[in-house]
Amino acid sequence: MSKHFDYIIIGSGQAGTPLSTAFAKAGKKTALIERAHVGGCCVNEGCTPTKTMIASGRVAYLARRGQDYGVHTPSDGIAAKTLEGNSQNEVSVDMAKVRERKRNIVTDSRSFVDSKTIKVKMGDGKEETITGDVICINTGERPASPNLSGIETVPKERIRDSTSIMELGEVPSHLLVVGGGYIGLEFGQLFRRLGAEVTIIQRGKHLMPREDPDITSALLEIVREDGITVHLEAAAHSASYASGQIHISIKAPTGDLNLSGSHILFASGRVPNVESLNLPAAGIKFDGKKGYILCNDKLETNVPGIYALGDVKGPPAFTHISYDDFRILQTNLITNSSNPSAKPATITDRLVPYVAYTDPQLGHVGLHEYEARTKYPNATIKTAKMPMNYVARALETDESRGLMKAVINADTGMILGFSCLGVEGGEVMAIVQTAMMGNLRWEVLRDAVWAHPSLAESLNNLWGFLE
Ligand SMILES: Cc1cc2nc3c(=O)[nH]c(=O)nc-3n(C[C@H](O)[C@H](O)[C@H](O)COP(=O)(O)OP(=O)(O)OC[C@H]3O[C@@H](n4cnc5c(N)ncnc54)[C@H](O)[C@@H]3O)c2cc1C
Ligand SMILES: NC(=O)c1ccc[n+]([C@@H]2O[C@H](COP(=O)([O-])OP(=O)(O)OC[C@H]3O[C@@H](n4cnc5c(N)ncnc54)[C@H](O)[C@@H]3O)[C@@H](O)[C@H]2O)c1
Repeated sequence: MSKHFDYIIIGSGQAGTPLSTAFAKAGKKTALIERAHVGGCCVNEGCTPTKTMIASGRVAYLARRGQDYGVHTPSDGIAAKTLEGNSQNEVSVDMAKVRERKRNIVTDSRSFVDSKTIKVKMGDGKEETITGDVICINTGERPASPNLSGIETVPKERIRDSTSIMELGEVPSHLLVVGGGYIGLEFGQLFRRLGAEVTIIQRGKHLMPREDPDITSALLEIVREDGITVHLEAAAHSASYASGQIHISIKAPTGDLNLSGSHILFASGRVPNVESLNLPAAGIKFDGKKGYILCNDKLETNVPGIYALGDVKGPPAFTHISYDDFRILQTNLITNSSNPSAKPATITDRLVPYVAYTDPQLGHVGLHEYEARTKYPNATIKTAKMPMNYVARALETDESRGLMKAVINADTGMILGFSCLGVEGGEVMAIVQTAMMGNLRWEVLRDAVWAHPSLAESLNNLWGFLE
């Protein structure tokens, strides 16, 4: 005899967890099914632990730069060397301690039987069948498997993904990173700062290829200046292991190259967790190539009563997007449940901000220049680009790498998109996001009185670069 619920949520990601609480508070009998950790990727393997480790990397970076600020480190006898004029202010990294900080901050099988019934394997191995009137799928994604001929010859402990790399107890001597997106860049720069040699192999023409090329070129310059080797338009095609080293062959524009390293990080994208759900049994449609569950702007799948939230429905894959998906279902299924004529909440025209936690950060909101020109072919699209070394606050803190860029519709004065590759770029981006949410014209930011010296006051001068 199966148990019946009003609502079943599969996966306790950034949407599923608050949604289960909201349903329960609304007096609904709710089941939340989670196969690993409550809270999902963000708090267990994603945002929270990575940003904790990145904070350690930043401390190592600033400690090495102590001399730029006239500060010498007296511990471990290093100051003596520094004062003797050693230009490389040495810093040692205790990787076990870095990992412990990460661990401290983070303190099978289930499937559809039909569109209302789910088989759940419990922790003790027993199976239960449950049914629900409404089913919400929030199962997220996982790292794509390494796809490189010969990789099976490399010892497993040397092959890492975004989760297992955070469990290293020592700094790799040379980290080879396959993929130059968010994960490749955040970890690549982190391990460079912790003391590893780092080589990034990126298949695309640019790092983070969804960004405008002027932004990615500046980012490339920054990571190269940090001592990271980057190969663009480079495809890794085979791997082998000999003499304690991983060897990989890549095809690059300059010809075939052989690279060696101690560890390899696969950061070439993520794939949705759908296989164990048995979607065909419920008749749920999914994208045949990548596996993402297909849904409309109200997050409804093709099967009535079944919804998809978060990464499992395809990009953009961010914590705050998954959380907004929760708000949409909360509005439509709870708040508006007794008012069928209320306007439903949807994801249409949702403003999407995000921050890559490189240093400096890359914050972005809205449209990129290429997207604005495609979306509004008849509008006068203008851009304003200002190097961060025009920003007084960035100069004072000696962190003036990068640039900011706004994209506007000059016919309406509306800001269409904004990027800030710069110190606290995510926070500067959020100021412009707020202006976009309030439909403020760009001149309002130009003419605002911002406190001096703040990063915000750069929004007075940026517009002098409009063209
Ligand atoms: C290294 C890394 C860093 C990141 N950093 C950021 C960042 O700084 N900012 C940001 O916005 N985003 C970041 N992200 C992305 C972010 O983590 C995700 O977009 C976010 O977690 C949203 O995921 P979700 O709600 O779709 O599901 P998830 O958080 O992925 O949760 C899905 C849950 O479903 C469970 N599950 C899967 N299959 C089943 C099943 N069959 N039955 C039961 N349970 C199942 C999983 O165990 C998991 O707990 C990062 C991701 C990674 C990997
Ligand atoms: N700060 C953040 O918000 C943050 C941080 C980490 C991850 N995330 C989310 O997680 C998602 C996944 O991150 P990701 O970095 O794995 O994916 P990604 O899609 O951002 O980047 C993967 C990169 O790998 C390259 N690539 C793919 N196959 C390759 C190959 N064989 N050889 C060389 N390069 C190859 C692609 O060209 C791409 O640029 C992101 O898109 C993002 O939504 C967000």
